[in-house]
Amino acid sequence: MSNAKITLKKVTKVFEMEDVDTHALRGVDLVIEPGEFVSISGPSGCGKSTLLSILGLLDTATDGEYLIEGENIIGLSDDALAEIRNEKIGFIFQSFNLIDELTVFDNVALPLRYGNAQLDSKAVEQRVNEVLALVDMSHRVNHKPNYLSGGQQQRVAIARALVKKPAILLVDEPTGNLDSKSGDLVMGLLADLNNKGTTICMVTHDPRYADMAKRRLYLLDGVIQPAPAVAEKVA
Ligand SMILES: Nc1ncnc2c1ncn2[C@@H]1O[C@H](COP(=O)(O)OP(=O)(O)OP(=O)(O)O)[C@@H](O)[C@H]1O
Repeated sequence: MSNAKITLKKVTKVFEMEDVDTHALRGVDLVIEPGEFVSISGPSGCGKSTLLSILGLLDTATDGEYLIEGENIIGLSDDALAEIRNEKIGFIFQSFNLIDELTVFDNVALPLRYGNAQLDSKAVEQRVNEVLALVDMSHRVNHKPNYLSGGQQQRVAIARALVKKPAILLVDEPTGNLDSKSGDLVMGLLADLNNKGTTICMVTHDPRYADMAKRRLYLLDGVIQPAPAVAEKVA
């Protein structure tokens, strides 16, 4: 879907509190190649959300480098970061984050109606219908999110995340609010999208789903661990 490459070099994140500094990330080196499906797991507090926030330009690193499609984003203004986030990154959250007052169509169209892209309404309609077909939700285009099951809402959220053809999908516990059947369907959809070329980086606690990623990372105390050694330790 895209030629994006994501590179983190020696990324650290320190949260400075009144009397204590928390070192959430301690020198993370990570390259995500176009088309990869990477999962990140690890115990509570190990830095997963912090890492995803930095990858998603929702937070900035204390130190280190971050390149997205060759562009170094360190030191850019908030406006420039928001522009890159809007153009290059798709988010999928545990809680779907759909807007209840808007129809499925308008929820998915929202990212296309923001930012500098000047798509006419015909082009918006075409792209929205395309992504809704991809997640098999074309039949609910005029419904409001409240009338959909959790799994259906997550599929709509995935369509919204894909609508601008992002360089990477950042996925945070996508099945956390779903029963196991809906969770399996959503994970099947993500695996399918990845097989068609979408780059995915997913945080999950669920080892079954972490294993669906083609590369599995394990974070411990803000450091990425070599996966096989950890697997042996856990076993
Ligand atoms: N805004 C913040 N201010 C201060 N400390 C923070 C902040 N955000 C996170 N931390 C701290 O940074 C460390 C990493 O937190 P993070 O939320 O990234 O962990 P996590 O692996 O996502 O945890 P969980 O699985 O419980 O969601 C923790 O010690 C946490 O308390």
